[in-house]
Amino acid sequence: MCGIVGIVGIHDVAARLYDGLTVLQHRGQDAAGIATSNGRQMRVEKGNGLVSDVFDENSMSLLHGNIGIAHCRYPTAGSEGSDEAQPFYVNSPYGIALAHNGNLINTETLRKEVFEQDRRSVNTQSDSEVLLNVFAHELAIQSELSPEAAFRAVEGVNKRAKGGYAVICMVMGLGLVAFRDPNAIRPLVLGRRELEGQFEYAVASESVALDVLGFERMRDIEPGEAVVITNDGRLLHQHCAAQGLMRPCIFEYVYFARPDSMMDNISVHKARMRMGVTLGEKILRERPDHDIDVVIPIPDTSRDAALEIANVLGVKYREGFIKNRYVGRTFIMPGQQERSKSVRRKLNPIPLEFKGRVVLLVDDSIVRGTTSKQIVQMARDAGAKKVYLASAAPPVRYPNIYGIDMPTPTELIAHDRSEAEVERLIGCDWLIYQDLADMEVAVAGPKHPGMKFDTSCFSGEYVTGVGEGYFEQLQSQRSDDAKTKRRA
Ligand SMILES: O=P(O)(O)OC[C@H]1O[C@H](OP(=O)(O)OP(=O)(O)O)[C@H](O)[C@@H]1O
Ligand SMILES: NC(=O)CC[C@H](N)C(=O)O
Ligand SMILES: [Mg+2]
Repeated sequence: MCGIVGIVGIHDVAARLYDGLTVLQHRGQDAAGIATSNGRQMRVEKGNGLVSDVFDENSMSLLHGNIGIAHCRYPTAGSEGSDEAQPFYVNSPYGIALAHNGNLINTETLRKEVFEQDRRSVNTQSDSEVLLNVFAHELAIQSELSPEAAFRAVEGVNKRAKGGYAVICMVMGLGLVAFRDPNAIRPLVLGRRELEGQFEYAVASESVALDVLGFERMRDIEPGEAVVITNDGRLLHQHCAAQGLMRPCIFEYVYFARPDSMMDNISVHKARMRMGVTLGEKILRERPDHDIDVVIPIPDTSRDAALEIANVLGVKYREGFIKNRYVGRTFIMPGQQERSKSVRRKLNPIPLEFKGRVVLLVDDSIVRGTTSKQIVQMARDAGAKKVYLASAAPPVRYPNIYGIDMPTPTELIAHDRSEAEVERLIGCDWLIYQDLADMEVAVAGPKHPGMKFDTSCFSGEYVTGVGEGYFEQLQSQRSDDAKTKRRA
């Protein structure tokens, strides 16, 4: 998953884009970039690493202008190389920079079309660079440069692109153009701020970026909708796709997003708490005579759910693992070796919370099983009498193809396995998963009853449909083995 943010301000925006990116860092740790424009010139600075590694005083001083976009990357396509860091730039028509969160599932068809029909060249393996060229072509065939022309261009993109995409483009001579795919799989939120009698606007993956930058959250961008914010601060919006089914990615609520974000009018924090309540109730139903002494979260993301499970069970909640705050999120690291090593470096037990106790460990999700296998052993080594494990999400059994890098079913611990088999592999005394239906109800909450989500990695149902051979092709390009070979 990547983080994107764009601002049309009254004064220079580079420093604020940098701050916005640091708040979205949990969405991508591999690369970061900022593009700004002062109306005459566009400048892009980007590279591999955390936001704080990529930018220094020198690079920031080059980013002039009151309009800009920024990106932090967690790759789902192409390579991890710095040439695939975003924003991408094309100089025709007008000069356009683009930041994309998501993943296209018809990239190869589009790549061919872009070259053969649109007569444009794409330099990298990135799906986002292909997307930029599709948008650029659709804008180039309009007869003028205007918000209406930009809306027609987005309509063209929505007809051709398939997959998950939340996009912010900066177009020289026009301003920002932001849009969300017809199923609204990837998140995008709009905010504004009054300054010197005018409005500044910002668009971001998560509302937390708006909060920190002092913008008030106005609303989420709707499925298939585009928003144009002109250089002179006018805000226009239009639906640019045939009515699609709204299916925001449920994994944002499970793991990806920060708990202090609101997404599609749902508080991520509250969604996680409700997942804890329903899972706690399931534990009570299935194991009414449980002997749990203490509930211990696996930091960070599971905390909200774990606290509620403890409340429902009526047992103590204890922080038994301390997280090294200087190690990033392990799940979004690119290779299995690095992910595996990081768990031990990142989490360390406090033995007195485990010694002689029956503990229920809680995680938000079990994907490859990297974390839970090691953590269960660490709890035993710390003296736990018995170790149970609860996952606030159901078993992850299918690839995610809309912007989360889990492309290979065989790398998922629950793929083609029963819960009992996963329990054995992880080595816990018993394992309990949330039910999918419960999770959907919990995330939707009382204010959005019946709301549906993209749950493909749990259910195997893909709202966009998937072309023949796509999964095989994805696996051959993006499995851990393929990535290791490419890096070598
Ligand atoms: O089964 P796995 O493949 O290990 O993936 C699932 C784990 O990875 C994530 O943690 P991560 O360390 O990325 O981030 P967090 O600190 O936000 O929990 C998630 O919260 C689970 O703990
Ligand atoms: N996680 C994402 O949103 C990735 C964006 C894009 N597909 C890339 O690989 O750069
Ligand atoms: Mg975790």
